[in-house]
Amino acid sequence: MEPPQRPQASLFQVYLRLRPPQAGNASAERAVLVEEPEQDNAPPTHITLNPPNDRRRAIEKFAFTRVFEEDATQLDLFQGTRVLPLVEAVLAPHGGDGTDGLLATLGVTGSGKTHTMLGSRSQRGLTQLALDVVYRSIDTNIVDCDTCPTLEAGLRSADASEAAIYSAPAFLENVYSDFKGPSRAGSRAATPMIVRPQHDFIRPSLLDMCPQLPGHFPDSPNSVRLVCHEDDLSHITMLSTPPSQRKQNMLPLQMPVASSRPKLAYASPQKKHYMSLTSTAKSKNLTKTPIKGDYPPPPTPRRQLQRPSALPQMPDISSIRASIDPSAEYAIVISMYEVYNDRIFDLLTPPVKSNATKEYRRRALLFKPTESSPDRKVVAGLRKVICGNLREALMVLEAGLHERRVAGTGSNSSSSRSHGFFCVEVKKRRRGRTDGQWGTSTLSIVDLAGSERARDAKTQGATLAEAGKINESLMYLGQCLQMQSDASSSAKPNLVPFRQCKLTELLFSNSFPSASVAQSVSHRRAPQKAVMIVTADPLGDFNATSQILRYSALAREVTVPRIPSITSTILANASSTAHFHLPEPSPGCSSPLGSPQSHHRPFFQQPSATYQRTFSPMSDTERATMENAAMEIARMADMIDQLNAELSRESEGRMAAEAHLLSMEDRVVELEQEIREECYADFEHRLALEMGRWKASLSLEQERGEEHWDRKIEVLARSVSVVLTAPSDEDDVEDEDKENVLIENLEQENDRLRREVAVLKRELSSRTPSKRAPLQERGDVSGVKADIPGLGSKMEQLRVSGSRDERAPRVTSTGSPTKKMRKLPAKKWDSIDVDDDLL
Ligand SMILES: Nc1ncnc2c1ncn2[C@@H]1O[C@H](COP(=O)(O)OP(=O)(O)OP(=O)(O)O)[C@@H](O)[C@H]1O
Repeated sequence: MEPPQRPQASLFQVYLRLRPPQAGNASAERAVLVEEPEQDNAPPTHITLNPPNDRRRAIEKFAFTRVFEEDATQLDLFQGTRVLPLVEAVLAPHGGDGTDGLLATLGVTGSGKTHTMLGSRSQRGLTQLALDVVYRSIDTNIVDCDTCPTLEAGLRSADASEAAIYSAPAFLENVYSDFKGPSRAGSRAATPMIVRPQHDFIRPSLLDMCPQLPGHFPDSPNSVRLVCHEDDLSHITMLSTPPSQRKQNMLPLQMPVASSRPKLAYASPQKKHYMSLTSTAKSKNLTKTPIKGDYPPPPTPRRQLQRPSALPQMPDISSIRASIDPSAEYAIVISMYEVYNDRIFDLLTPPVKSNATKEYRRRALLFKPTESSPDRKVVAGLRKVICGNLREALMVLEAGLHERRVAGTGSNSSSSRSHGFFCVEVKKRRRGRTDGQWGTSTLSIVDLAGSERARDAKTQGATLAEAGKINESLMYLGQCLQMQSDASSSAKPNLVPFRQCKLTELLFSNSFPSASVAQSVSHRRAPQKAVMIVTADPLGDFNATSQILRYSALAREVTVPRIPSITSTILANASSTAHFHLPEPSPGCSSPLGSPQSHHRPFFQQPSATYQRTFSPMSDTERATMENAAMEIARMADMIDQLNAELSRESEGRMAAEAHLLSMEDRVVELEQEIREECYADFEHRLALEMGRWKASLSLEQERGEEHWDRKIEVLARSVSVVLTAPSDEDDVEDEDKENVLIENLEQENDRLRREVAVLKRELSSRTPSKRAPLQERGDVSGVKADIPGLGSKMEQLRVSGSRDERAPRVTSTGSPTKKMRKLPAKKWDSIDVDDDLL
């Protein structure tokens, strides 16, 4: 049978990876069986899903681009899923802009998605391997931030997503310190690594590392297992076979990963399951005990992380290179974000402390068109890091993973609670053109959260609500995948409803060609190349696995192979007396009784079974009755199947609705929190304004009050001064001053007049007596003389008491009792009187 080719319209290549059995689960009934490939040496492409202990349920067959069995290594996956062509498409070796690539995993919780994408503490995942290839390939064409100071500014101006762009040294300095404390468990489990030394795809370097050893691994001859040792990740023990099957005479090897000094040690002879947890994983499980009501820790400020001393080096892909454009220079910009409860959060930006709740929270980002990207939605406002080499990129990856939400559940001790996106932006421009525009293409690596059943995962509270949201988004993703494969199998174009949630929007919005509205058709972007790796546990929950496979498989066929058991019973009872031939099933119908079956996208040959029963002779009527009964039973069996199918559809719908409800409740709680925070901030703002206003009016009021009291006091003082007979000392002084000035003026006037009188006298004495006329008759002197008595009376009026101690009231010439009178020295006035008399 030919493996199914990727249909033209299909948006994803879909691969299936089966995980090895988990410890303690080996005896469970295996539901997934891998079909033998029709051609020798061809990789398997089909699986059969057998319902356990339920003879009435249909057997389903699924087709994938390729199926990887339990013993497949990370390297097998890297090579078999064609990650290299994805990387090459992004690097655009033939010039021009690259094509975006998407590599994602989908599966039930605990089926090995994170293991596949991000690896474990002892082996690398597809993310690290893809990064390794990218950096190795552009090694001589990468631009260095240190030697090109304008690089950062150039990349910043070329970015269309309103991102904050940093250089890796600046970013890492901020995140990592030389912390000397014990290392913390990361977001991934320490996983035993299974390596097949004799495999078509294994590179010589790996074969060198894993010499062929005696032993047997399930379904895979000559397999070895590498187990990392507690507290020493630099060493791994190579076990020739699973411990459960290991014989006493087998010699485990211990090999250095980071250090070159080899160590030899004997593994414990104790019998262990071959997938039993390593000691590191055990300790991790102890510290992160699942389960009931295990809430994810609230986001905290990013502590300074411990710089990872040794990152896993295996598998080695040093000989693999992707083709690049030799005339171009490249820069790599990395960003990471997660989709949690249908909202996007940056994993490279530390959370900020909320004023209202005093908790550390992240700000959700928007997936939207921006000013520089009007035709294409982008995640706006991310923090991006320019990484000049593989080590920097891996450190940034580790920092981002540290921030990702992970929780222990009943199904997985470190279960991803969000869909993680790791984006490698490849910036490219013509070599040597420092002012040239950077073109961008992105390789997005996505580790989806796993679908889970609350009953199995034993989740509660927030973790349960998260699960609802995860299941809901995966259901939308499933719908999109089904639509795309339906579209590819029928001529009718089918619209993929990818705008239903953030996850599908992010995964599918680049799947269709887009042309910039502002630019010509030559700037049309090619749709992304996408690879989906579906992970499944063959011994896992049948319903969950079947649901995921149904969503994701490129083709599916349903067969109802058996006569319902009740029919067999009736026929068996009748067989003692009757012999007859049931009609053969019509071609294309798998039911022995000719009942119609529904087939989805058939690609398998129908089983051409002949169902014959032999009965002893019976009458025609009996035979007809039996036939009718059998037909009726078959019809009813069909009906039951249809009802069952309907029931399972309804249950799925109910589950989705419940999940939606849970997530809505969660959203409501979040909204309430946000509204509370906003109200609190608004209230504080208003309160501050009101306080300011109140203080201002208070001080104004105080001033007014003071003025008012001043005026009152003045009025009171005035009235008191009127009432009081004795004036105050101050008034006295003031009045005295005024009077003294007046007196002085008068004295000066007096002097002047006296001088005039003297002049006139002299003039008079120099005249002859006959010419002397009495002064009274002269007009020039008469005015002066007339004034003198008036002046005297004026002076009399102003006569005040000269002594300050005289407090007793005196009656002045005008009769006023209020003023003290000052007594002027009398001699001047007396002398004037004398002078006057003289005159
Ligand atoms: N192919 C594999 N080989 C060895 N170990 C594996 C494999 N797949 C998964 N495991 C181990 O199984 C455990 C669960 O795997 P993992 O965390 O990758 O599951 P997951 O699908 O990402 O789960 P979730 O959706 O809950 O995050 C881990 O300890 C992992 O190392």
